[in-house]
Amino acid sequence: MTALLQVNQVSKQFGNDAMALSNIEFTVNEGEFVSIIGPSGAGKSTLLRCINRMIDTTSGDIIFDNQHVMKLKKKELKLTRTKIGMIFQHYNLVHRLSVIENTLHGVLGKKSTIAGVLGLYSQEEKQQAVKLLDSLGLGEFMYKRADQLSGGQKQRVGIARALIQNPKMMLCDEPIASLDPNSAKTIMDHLKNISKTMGITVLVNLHQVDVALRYSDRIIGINSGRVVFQGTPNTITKEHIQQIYGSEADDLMIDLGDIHAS
Ligand SMILES: Nc1ncnc2c1ncn2[C@@H]1O[C@H](COP(=O)(O)OP(=O)(O)OP(=O)(O)O)[C@@H](O)[C@H]1O
Repeated sequence: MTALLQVNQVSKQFGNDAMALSNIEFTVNEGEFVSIIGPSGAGKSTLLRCINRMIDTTSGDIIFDNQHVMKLKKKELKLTRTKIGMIFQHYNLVHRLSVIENTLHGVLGKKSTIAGVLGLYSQEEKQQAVKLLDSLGLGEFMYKRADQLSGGQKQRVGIARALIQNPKMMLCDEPIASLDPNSAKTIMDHLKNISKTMGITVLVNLHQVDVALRYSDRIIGINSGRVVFQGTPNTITKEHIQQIYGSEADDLMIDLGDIHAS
C-alpha cells in the first residue's frame, strides 16, 4: 500500500479561539475510500480545507503525493490542487452557466488566466466533459442551466467538474448533507465507483454514520478537533460511537449488528 496523503500532527487555531484541530495524525493510501465522521463543530471541514490549503494550518505537516503542501509556492500549489478534486455540500456551481460549462470549469486550474476567462477549451476537454456527464447519467442535461437541476443532479455536476481535472484524490465536504436518501445513495454509489474503478482516493466528511460504515474502507472519527477513532467499519463499537459523538450518540440509533453482519 502506498501512502498518498499523510497528515502529521496538524493543529489549527482560528485567532484566540479554542483549537479547531489538535495534533491530527493519519495516513490515506492510494485508492482508499476513507470517511471522516464527527459531530457538528468537530473540525471535519477545517481538516479538509487544510489538506488542499484553502486555509493554513497553525502547525504540523501535510504531505500529499510526496509534496509538503504547507511549503508549496503559488505555482506549485496551483499544480498540486489540480490533483485534488473537491466537492461541496452546496455544490458551488455557477447557476447561470450550463451543466457542461460548469463541468469544464474543472480544467481552469490547468489553464492560463486569459484562456480561462475566454472560455477556451480544447476539443479533447469538451469530449471528456461529455463522456463524464454521460457516465454520471447527465447526458440529457448537458445544456441545461445549473440552477434548473435537482440537488442530486447538481452534485453529480460537482463530481464531473472534479473528475475532469484527472485528480488523484477527491475531497468531499458533506456531499450528501442536503440530499434526500435516494439522491444521497446515488452520489455515494458514484463516489465508491470512482474509487474502485478509477483508483482515485476518496476522503469524505459525513454526518451520516450509517453511510460511512457502509461505504468506507476506513473511518476516522473526530471529536473536538482530535482523532478519537481510526479503523475499518467492522472494528467500530458502540463505545467508539460514544467517544466520537458524546451525548449525541444515543440519538443516532445505529445498528452496528446490521453493519458488521453485511
Ligand atoms: N473561519 C473560521 N473562523 C473561526 N472559527 C472557525 C472558522 N472555521 C471553523 N471555525 C471553528 O472551528 C471549529 C470546527 O469547525 P468545522 O466547520 O471544521 O466543523 P465541522 O465538523 O465541519 O462541523 P459541521 O459538521 O457543522 O460542518 C468550530 O468551532 C468552528 O466554529
